[in-house]
Amino acid sequence: MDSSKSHNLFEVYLRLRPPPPGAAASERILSVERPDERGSRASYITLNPPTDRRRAIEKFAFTQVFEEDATQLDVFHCADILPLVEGVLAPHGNEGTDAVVATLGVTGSGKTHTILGSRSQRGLTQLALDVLFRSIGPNMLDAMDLPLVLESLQSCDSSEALLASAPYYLESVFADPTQASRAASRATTPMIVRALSYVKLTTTPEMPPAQHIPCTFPDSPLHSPKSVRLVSATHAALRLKKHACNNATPKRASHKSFMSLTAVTRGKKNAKQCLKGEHSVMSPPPPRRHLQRPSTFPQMPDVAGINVSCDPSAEYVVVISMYEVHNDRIYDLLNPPSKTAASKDHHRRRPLLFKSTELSPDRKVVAGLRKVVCSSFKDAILVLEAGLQERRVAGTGSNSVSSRSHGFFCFEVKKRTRSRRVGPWTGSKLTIVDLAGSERARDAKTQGATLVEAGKINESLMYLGQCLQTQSEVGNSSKVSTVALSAEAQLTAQPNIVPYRQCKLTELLFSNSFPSSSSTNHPHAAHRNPQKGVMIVTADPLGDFNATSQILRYSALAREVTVPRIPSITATILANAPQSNTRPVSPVQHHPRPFLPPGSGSYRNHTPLSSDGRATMEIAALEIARLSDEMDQLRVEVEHQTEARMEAEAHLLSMEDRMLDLEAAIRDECATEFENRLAMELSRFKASMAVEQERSEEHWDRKVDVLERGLDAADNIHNKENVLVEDLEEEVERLRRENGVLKRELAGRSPSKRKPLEERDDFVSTSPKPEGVANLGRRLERMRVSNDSPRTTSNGSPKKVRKLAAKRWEDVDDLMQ
Ligand SMILES: Nc1ncnc2c1ncn2[C@@H]1O[C@H](COP(=O)(O)OP(=O)(O)OP(=O)(O)O)[C@@H](O)[C@H]1O
Repeated sequence: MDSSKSHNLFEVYLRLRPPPPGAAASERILSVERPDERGSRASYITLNPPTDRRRAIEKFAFTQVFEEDATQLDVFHCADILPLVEGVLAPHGNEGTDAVVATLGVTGSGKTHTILGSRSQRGLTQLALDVLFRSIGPNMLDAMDLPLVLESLQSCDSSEALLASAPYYLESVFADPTQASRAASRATTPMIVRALSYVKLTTTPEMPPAQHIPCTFPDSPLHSPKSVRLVSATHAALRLKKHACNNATPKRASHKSFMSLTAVTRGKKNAKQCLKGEHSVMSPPPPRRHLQRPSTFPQMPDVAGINVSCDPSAEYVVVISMYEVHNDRIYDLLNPPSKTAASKDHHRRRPLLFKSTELSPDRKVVAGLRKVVCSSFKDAILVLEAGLQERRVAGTGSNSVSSRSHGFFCFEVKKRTRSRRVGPWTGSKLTIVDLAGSERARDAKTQGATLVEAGKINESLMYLGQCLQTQSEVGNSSKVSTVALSAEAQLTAQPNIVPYRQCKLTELLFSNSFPSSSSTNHPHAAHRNPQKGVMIVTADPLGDFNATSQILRYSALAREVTVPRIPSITATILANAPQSNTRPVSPVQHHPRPFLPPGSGSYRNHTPLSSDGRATMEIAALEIARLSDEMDQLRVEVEHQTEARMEAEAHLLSMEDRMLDLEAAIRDECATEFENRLAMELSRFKASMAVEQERSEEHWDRKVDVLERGLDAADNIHNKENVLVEDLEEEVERLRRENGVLKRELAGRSPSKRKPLEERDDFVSTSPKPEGVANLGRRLERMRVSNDSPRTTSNGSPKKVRKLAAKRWEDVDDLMQ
């Protein structure tokens, strides 16, 4: 079994996690084989089945095994992450090499700890980023120039991405830094710090030795950035760039509103966009999220002074994108979920496609991601933190912060030559992958959606296992093959063999591992080196035997199985027989050998059996041995069946999940359709209501007109009547007075002496003269006529008017009497 570095698609390392503090001592399921030669690294482990299980002892080979005391920096150095970083930087002016670093293991075995670290320790991601930015050093593009290069970066991006500059993105994502809090997304882990003999700290002449503690922000007060707005400095500088930006922003940037904007407003708009660092045509602003901006990050291990070479004639930027594979779908971590049409409270994330694009005909890419362009380590770490906040994690029975998706963190290093005429952007990508862990529902105590997730995770890991197994089989067989294939020929042969197209995870991990065969079909497609891969398998030596052995079987570069010779009952019998009678056993032979029941002590204490009895016993013993062998085979068969059942269950769960997804999508579609129809009907109803209302308003206007005219006429008549009534009342009053005088006179004189009133001197008439009575008669006649038709007035009902008229007639009757 040779585990030396090979032409495998992935170098596979094994890392053993230390026991959690205060964990009860339990039996180790594996042991690390010490190398014979001094100084060479351990690369084999032996998996020991628990004593109650009669299983084969398996030995696995890895590129290297990191034992429990290995630090993050040990893993960083020994897993050869530095050469990968250098390959991405392409120091010799060539194309560069993509790299993938991934972790694989049972849940809770330390994958996330290795990749992302904890609150006190940095993971491989932060270490790789730190070295990357340190190595680029002064060749990094100035932060103030980021908005100016967005357009050119966008135009050469093959994944139809939406680009934003880091300051703008971070401002939209994080809340006011005055409410800064510590990063809370990682678990606390005790830190192991050891002196490293193999770490060669280098400082290049052009790079000053680091003055500050790595991972603190140099431009903010150490440990107390609460009063500092981290983006403000950049923005102030950007403001100075406003004018230059106005001139430099390509005309296409204002294309959309060209018709509606004057030259002045267009200029203002461009300047605003420049300040924001936002590409106006293709990149809509990221929705505001207001996460808590972390103030400090872990600072250890320290990689100050460690750097690799970069291309001195080039200028660089680092473009970050992050996505996760959840239930076999790809979701952007830097683009938060948007509200659905069906429910404004429900946030739905749009899955992205992994496909070939116009600029990438020979390779598939995740299309439509949001990418953030960074020029400083500080910004890159904040972008990483923002993406991690979107990642799906859940507490399970096996791990309190368990990753429920496979997280992909991509760092594209873009570079272009720095001469008078700047060249086009080229670049390579470092992808760091934190895989979700395989788990058993029984141990993890998952249910509902988390159980479905677990089914999907297990299924994708099973496919990944198949790919890794195939690669190691291909690698091993090619080693012993008499027909020597060139390394390249082996690799080109592999796409057809490695079954990586079965799920999104394996497609994403493996599809860039092969030389682009279709570059011949696409003469303009750039030739790309196959990516380099590092897989760090994590295992808990005190963990579950079955789960760990399954992962190791999938991932090891080589495996050696030793089936222990289980002593059969016959052998036991013979071993207990006296030496003089021992003979080789054959099923067809009868052995003149005394049978000693196990544990029966010495031969002398037993009475020898007859030869017939002995033969029967031996036949029985052979039968028992045969049966026990059969049982062994059956046990192996049961194990296979159990595995197949688990896979089928996982498949079933994934199908259920797909159905749920489909149902949700159909529901969404129906809801959207319903909403559209409802909106249409509503607008139609509103339009007809408006017409109807207009019509009825017109109708009522006409009626009111008629009424008003009628009321005016009635008012006139009423006024005339009032005058008449007043006259009459006066007349009645006068007549009453006259009547009173006459009555008094009549009472005082005899009838013969009476003079007519008109002839008397003491009667002063205020009435109209003789024709007054005739007038009065005429007036009364008129009143009768007008009272014949009752009328409504503006201030009285017909009833009231009739009452008044009746009263007047009474008065007149009184008068006439
Ligand atoms: N090498 C290590 N040193 C110290 N602590 C560790 C180490 N590896 C893992 N741990 C601790 O073990 C716990 C579980 O680790 P981690 O979350 O990384 O597991 P995981 O494999 O990513 O699990 P999952 O697949 O469920 O996400 C954490 O508290 C972590 O800090």
